[in-house]
Amino acid sequence: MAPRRFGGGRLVIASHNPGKVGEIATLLGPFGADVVSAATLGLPEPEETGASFVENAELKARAAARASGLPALADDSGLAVTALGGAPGIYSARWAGPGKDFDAAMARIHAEIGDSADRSARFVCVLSLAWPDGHCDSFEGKVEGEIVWPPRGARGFGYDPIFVPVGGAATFAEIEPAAKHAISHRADAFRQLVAACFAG
Ligand SMILES: O=c1nc[nH]c2c1ncn2[C@H]1C[C@H](O)[C@@H](COP(=O)(O)OP(=O)(O)OP(=O)(O)O)O1
Ligand SMILES: [Mg+2]
Repeated sequence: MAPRRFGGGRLVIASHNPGKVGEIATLLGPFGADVVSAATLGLPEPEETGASFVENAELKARAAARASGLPALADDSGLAVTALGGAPGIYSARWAGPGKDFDAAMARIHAEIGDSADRSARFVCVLSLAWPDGHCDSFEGKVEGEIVWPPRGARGFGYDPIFVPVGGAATFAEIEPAAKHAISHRADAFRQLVAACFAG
């Protein structure tokens, strides 16, 4: 099915992660959307029962669009570490537990990589734009990099302090937000979303 165009008006950001909501609001800035977050609308946080990033992004976007009667943009993302067979992947949020303890989750990644020579990893992001009738368009972005230890930097969120993108020396938590937006998995997916659903 052809992608459906968003022509303006209210748009729900179907995420309960303030780090993501801030980044998505920044990326949406130039497109004149009147954004409101799922948390602001009091929408429930659906259980992420999907087996892939795209399944989880679509279930979050569809649940918010149905509940609000508005188009809704969801993000399912995570860090895939090569030496761990792609883990934590779709379980990236769950590795931090209900207390969102990313210091512990980063330490677990460091411990499980051990002395493996391969420190490569990628951040993956699927953005899904869903409509109240169930129509949904999805776009996947990624950024390649490597895991460093110890964690460095105070910007960003989640696993940013241990991720250095290919060609860089600083972690995603050390660079300016604009520098992260120039290369991130989320910005990559967003460029595809814009080309298909916003431009023209
Ligand atoms: O740019 C990023 N920089 C650092 N860490 C990141 C990034 N992008 C995703 N991540 C990690 C942390 C996040 O918690 C998990 C996504 O899990 P994910 O289920 O998609 O999001 P979530 O549960 O935090 O919020 P929600 O589902 O309400 O959108 O991957
Ligand atoms: Mg989640």
